[in-house]
Amino acid sequence: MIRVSIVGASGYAGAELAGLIHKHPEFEIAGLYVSENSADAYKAFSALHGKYAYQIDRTLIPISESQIAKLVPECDAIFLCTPHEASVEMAARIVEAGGVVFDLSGAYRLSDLSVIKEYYGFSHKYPELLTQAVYGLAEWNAAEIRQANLVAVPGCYPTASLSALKPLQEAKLIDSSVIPNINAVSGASGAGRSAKLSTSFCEVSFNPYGVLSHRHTPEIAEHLSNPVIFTPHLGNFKRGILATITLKLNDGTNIQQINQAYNDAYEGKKLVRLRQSWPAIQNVEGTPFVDLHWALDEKTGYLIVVSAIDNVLKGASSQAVQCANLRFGFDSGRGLV
Ligand SMILES: NC(=O)C1=CN([C@@H]2O[C@H](COP(=O)(O)OP(=O)(O)OC[C@H]3O[C@@H](n4cnc5c(N)ncnc54)[C@H](OP(=O)(O)O)[C@@H]3O)[C@@H](O)[C@H]2O)C=CC1
Ligand SMILES: CC(=O)N[C@@H](CCC(=O)OP(=O)(O)O)C(=O)O
Repeated sequence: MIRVSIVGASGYAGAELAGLIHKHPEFEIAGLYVSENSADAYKAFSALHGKYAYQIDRTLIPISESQIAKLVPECDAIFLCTPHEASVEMAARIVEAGGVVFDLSGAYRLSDLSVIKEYYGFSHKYPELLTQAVYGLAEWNAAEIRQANLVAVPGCYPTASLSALKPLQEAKLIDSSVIPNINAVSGASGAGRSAKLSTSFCEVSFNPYGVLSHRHTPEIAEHLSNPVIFTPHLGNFKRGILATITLKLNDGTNIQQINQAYNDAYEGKKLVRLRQSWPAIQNVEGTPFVDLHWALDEKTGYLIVVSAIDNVLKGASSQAVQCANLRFGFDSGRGLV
């Protein structure tokens, strides 16, 4: 069995990941961790996440960033389900100690230091490690993930957006003179478990946020190699992302070329479902799938693509498991489907 530790296991992504690892036929939990001064230190994991009662009998152990390397000899891999700045430091220490790390935060997803400073608000301390990190978009970077010691698991909106756009970009069908426009809505779990006014029950409505300034704009653009306009919305539901993407295709592109691009990109990729009807959050909630469907307006040459995922699963934890599957020599979907 591959033994894994999860740091940030009290949070939404970490808890879901613990559930996936618990059920996985090849992996087992070595330890579940929270921060040094966590209010949840030494609590039972299942006392916080009751759906795992009598399933995962573990205590949440506090660990400091400076002590993180001591986990390396105790397990085969460490998942960081922690805030960005905490991940910057911990991932560096784990790699330095010879460990394998899957970071679910945004700490190692971008390559340009000035863009990181602009969108994340801090100066990245380990630029050389940024060049070693592999972007864990599992359907696209499998060969690199298999060799990586640091995998930067993509953000939730970028997973939904890139899954929809990359087949068209690879097939060179996108008219580069018109910037693709992504409108996406996420359930409130995307903002994490800790109490915040903006995600409290009476405040959550259905509204745009981070307009023209969200950190996922440069993440999508970098890994698509094309600029995008991205507008996230907070929805009044718990989980799931629906992204509606409008883009202009090169003149003369027909529906057969588009269908071919998606079929070529995702043939044999079980976790991407090319649907015959419009995706809906209820069809992906609680699943590791990306659902895609598209329609071409032949009059204008514009294409609408809709993508749906569960933000905590394909947008975080289950994609992290896909990456770990690849890294340790298993099929990408092992233990997930
Ligand atoms: N929720 C989602 O849909 C997605 C989340 N992500 C990313 O995954 C990561 C986790 O997100 P999410 O689960 O939503 O966040 P939560 O706020 O729900 O959980 C964060 C976890 O990190 C722990 N933590 C905080 N600071 C530290 C630290 N310095 N050292 C160790 N543990 C720490 C927290 O526990 P405590 O503070 O008690 O120590 C908690 O367990 C984030 O980087 C997020 O951006 C990515 C994609 C989607
Ligand atoms: C609804 C909501 O607030 N969603 C989060 C995205 C969560 C995610 O994917 O996160 P990271 O890039 O931080 O890992 C946000 O917009 O910040």
